[in-house]
Amino acid sequence: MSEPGPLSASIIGSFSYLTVRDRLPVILTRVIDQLYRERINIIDKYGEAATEGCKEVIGRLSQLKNEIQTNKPLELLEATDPLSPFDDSHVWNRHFEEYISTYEVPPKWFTAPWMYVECFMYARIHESFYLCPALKDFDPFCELKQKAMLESLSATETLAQHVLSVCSSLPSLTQEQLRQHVINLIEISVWGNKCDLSISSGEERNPETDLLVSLDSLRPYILVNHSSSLWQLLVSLPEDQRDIVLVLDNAGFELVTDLCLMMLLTEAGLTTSLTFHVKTRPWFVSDTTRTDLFWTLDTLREKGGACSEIGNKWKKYIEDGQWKVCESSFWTTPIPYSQMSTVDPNLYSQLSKASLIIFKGDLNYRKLTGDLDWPTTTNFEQALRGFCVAPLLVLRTLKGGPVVGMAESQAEDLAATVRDWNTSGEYGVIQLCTFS
Ligand SMILES: O=P(O)(O)OC[C@H]1O[C@](O)(CO)[C@@H](O)[C@@H]1O
Ligand SMILES: [Mn+2]
Repeated sequence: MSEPGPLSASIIGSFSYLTVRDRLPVILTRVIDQLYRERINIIDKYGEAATEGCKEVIGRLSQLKNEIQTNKPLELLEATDPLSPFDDSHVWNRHFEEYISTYEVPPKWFTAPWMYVECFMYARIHESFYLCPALKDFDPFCELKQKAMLESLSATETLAQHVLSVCSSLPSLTQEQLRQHVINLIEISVWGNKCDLSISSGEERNPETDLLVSLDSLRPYILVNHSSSLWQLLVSLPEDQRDIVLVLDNAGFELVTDLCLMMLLTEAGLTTSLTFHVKTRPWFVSDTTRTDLFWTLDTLREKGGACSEIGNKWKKYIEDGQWKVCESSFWTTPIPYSQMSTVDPNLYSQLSKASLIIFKGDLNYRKLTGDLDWPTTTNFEQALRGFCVAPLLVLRTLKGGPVVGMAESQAEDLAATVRDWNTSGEYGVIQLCTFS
């Protein structure tokens, strides 16, 4: 079967079209407004040079917004800092040249692949700050991410109490009870993915106070559910092969749900080595950077109660080397994962050592499947297009982009009653591929 084409904003009324037309400009406007509103505090924190810096960045972002809204050809990234380990302008610009050689026209916001233009906007936002020496480390989404976390502290306390009590009862749990607890936390990690701020263009998306009580009623909303096969995989891993990699998505409550799940797997001995991948630049509004991860740990440790207990435990796992934190600029490029082995062989080789790789969220799912316009019944392994680096699991709520691996007529039956089932975030998947 020939592969479908990439999703793009060229189809008027499509979700990608509405994203580029409506949501991306709103995200840019929020950053511009924040820079203007907070310019005094920013100058206080980053020094006098930030006065000019704020003006420069506001100018660049306003121009970028205009380029998007008037469907201009994409501009090449200025070489930000060739000496920086995270400078990847050559990656974007190579993609740009390939596009021109294929289509003989420059890529435009409403015609180039959605994945490319959406990621490119965030690369341009980062570049706007990076080009100002005083503001090169400024995270325009930090305020939103921290506010979302602070407003999720009561849900976090409830979840922390639960996971601590499960961990303390581990010696007395039967295998079946443990299985149920692990599956519960996997489902909570899926629903934590609703708290993504790019879908809401930065509007708050705080969690319900106690997700635990809703799990039974939410389970029918998991459209592909491989949690049983996942459990079989976890319990069948030999003692010396329990390395798990978690490619994180959003900071805030989603990050808490992810680390709570990882804590249970760690305490239950289902994993002996955990590696988290964070982003190297501010990304899709709420994605987790190293700074976000450690700010979250510190905030929990200072909170008191069960929050402090889990914050201290997590900090100790990292200090003891049981949990490692990695970063790679690959995660903030537009490149589909099927090209990782050629584009970033070191990362590919590192991931190939894992017994299981867990990817969180929509964007990872889109990159795993190339953000192509796949029929929903496409076999998941086929949609991965050869990215079989290790057994992989995706935990995601559907906020846009491809969905594959569904049963015949499942999507059609759903669409007959729920119009926006694949963009509302109300549905999710727990999707495993073991390549066996
Ligand atoms: O944080 P997540 O789950 O990756 O969601 C981000 C994704 O959601 C969207 O906002 C809608 O799909 C995309 O623009 C982006 O790919
Ligand atoms: Mn995200």
